Amino acid sequence: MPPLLRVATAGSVDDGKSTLIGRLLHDSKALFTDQLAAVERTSRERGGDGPDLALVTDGLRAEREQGITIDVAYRYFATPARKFILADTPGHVQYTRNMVTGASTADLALILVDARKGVVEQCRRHAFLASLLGVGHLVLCVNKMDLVGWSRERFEEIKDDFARFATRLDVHDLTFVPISALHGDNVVHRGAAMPWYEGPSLLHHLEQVHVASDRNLIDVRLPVQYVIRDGEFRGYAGTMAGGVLKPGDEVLVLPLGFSTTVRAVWGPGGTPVAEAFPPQAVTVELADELDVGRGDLLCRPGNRPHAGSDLDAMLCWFSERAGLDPGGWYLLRHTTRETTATVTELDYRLDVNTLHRDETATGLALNEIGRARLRTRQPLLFDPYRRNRATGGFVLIDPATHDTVAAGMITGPRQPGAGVVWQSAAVTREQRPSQGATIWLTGLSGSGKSTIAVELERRLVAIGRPAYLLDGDNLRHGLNADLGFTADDRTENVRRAGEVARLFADAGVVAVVSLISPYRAGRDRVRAAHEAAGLPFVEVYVDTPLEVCEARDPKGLYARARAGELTGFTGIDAPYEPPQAPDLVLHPGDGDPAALAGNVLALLDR
Ligand SMILES: Nc1ncnc2c1ncn2[C@@H]1O[C@H](COP(=O)(O)OS(=O)(=O)O)[C@@H](OP(=O)(O)O)[C@H]1O
Ligand SMILES: Nc1ncnc2c1ncn2[C@@H]1O[C@H](COP(=O)(O)OP(=O)(O)O)[C@@H](O)[C@H]1O
Repeated sequence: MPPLLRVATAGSVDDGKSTLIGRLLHDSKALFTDQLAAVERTSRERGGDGPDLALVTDGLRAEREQGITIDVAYRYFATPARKFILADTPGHVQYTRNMVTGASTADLALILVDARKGVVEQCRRHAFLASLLGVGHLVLCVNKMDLVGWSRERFEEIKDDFARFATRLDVHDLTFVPISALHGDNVVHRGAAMPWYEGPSLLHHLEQVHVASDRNLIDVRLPVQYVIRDGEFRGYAGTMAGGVLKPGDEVLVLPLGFSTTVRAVWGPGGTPVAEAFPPQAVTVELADELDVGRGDLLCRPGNRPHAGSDLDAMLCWFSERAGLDPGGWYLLRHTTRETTATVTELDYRLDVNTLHRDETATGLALNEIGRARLRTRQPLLFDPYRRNRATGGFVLIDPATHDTVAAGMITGPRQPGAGVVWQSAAVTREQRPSQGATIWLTGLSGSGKSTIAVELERRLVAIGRPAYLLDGDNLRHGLNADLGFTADDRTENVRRAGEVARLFADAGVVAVVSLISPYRAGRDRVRAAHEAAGLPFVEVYVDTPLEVCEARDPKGLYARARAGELTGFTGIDAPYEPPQAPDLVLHPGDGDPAALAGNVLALLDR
């Protein structure tokens, strides 16, 4: 069965959210209990496969204990195909806090729009927040299709409008479903009113969507929550925040940096486990007796988080009582540590509707979002939020009132900021000896990208045109050696390759890129960056059917994926989103690699 899916829903009441949720639960005859308590009980019984006790939620849970109302309602339901946790986040005045609470642990965000009104400001805000909170999958439900005469044109119009906005967001999977929550069309069952819609119903999509590879199983991170002492026994308990940890693994204990090996790993209830991964709660026994305490972190020797007191973060401001006061001190809660921190500088405030950055802003008020520089009293062990939500997220607490005033998403260690300016070159593009461009080959593994790309580079160089091959496999040996195959890593892989290609193109070289690049949004961002710089970008879709790629299997990877030895393999159990408007589509039947390369060159010349 696919893993539990955590869904955050957003949209205003008028858009029909309650009706939709009711419809989903009713028509799917789902078993549901309407209480978080049940979710928590289940997650305990099942050993941690329940809601993440993630940081932000923790902070807010602490608030609830102090008697402040939390508006987010969690509903737990299941169909024969999958289990779901639905976080219903009201869109009223505290919408940012509610979204952060509901979406910071969500795999997918479901955003409703009213087909009559289209993409309104609220919808853009929710989509932006979902992307900021690292929710990689977005579903835009265009509701009330019955009130627009089930119009395909209206649906397409809304879809285009939103897709344009979404290219500026960090979302790698965007799905549109036209529905009528009131009549039930396309919610659980397809219904007969929109025969032109060929996609799955909403529930079917939710049952099928692949999220396992979004989890970070690469960077081992175990923040120690507490130490269990029992006679000679020392166990370190915590919730796995990343990676896979096994008995026998060499680990580093940070911040001191001692290395040792894992003797045993225990699951909830004291049963030994062979492997621990997020979001399991585990206790680890180490081979050596070391001074390890709460707030320390276990990781692998070759893969450490950042350590430092100066960091850049996006801040979402929640407090109705007081705005952000740069220079003031706050309590900062990050993984299992608490320290004090100050905001040394606000880089900009973001207009969530237009994504415009206001660099003149001096503070943040309720629901405002901005990028800030922080200094912490004690160093933190952190990762960028986009790489790891648990080690990249924090909350700020007002020490006087104990209100949670903000959630933070770390973007990285402090970057050179205000002092860094764009250095203009003395050479114009026209003065360079050749005109650059990027040829971007996308397609499944084994589709023929590399073979065609090699041929392209060879022919370009042969005619005296500077060209350089940027092959995904090769980049992963150097520039991208720190990246794996999670959705986030692939997105970063594509971003970096795109940046390098753009530099080559700017330098007058034809960059020939061969990368699976499975997400449409990522490829579109690279295109946009080229277009913004006035550089030609040619997207070539190597459209070889999966069966053919699998029969070729040049590296034996499909066989390994089918045997379950490789997980998250594109086309097998990880998604590939074909381009919607590629500049060229190559079919294997159209000729041998040399002929196909010829087609690409002909296009480049035009
Ligand atoms: N899980 C999984 N999924 C897909 N591919 C995998 C995976 N694991 C390893 N490989 C090998 O890595 C090559 C793809 O790397 P890319 O950098 O092109 O991938 S991506 O664009 O980031 O998706 C790909 O090479 P090509 O066959 O040349 O495409 C594979 O050889
Ligand atoms: N028309 C074709 N175009 C490209 N490759 C082809 C074609 N027909 C067969 N092949 C073979 O398919 C395989 C594709 O592998 P490769 O180029 O490494 O793919 P990718 O880089 O997309 O993973 C190679 O063994 C290549 O010889």
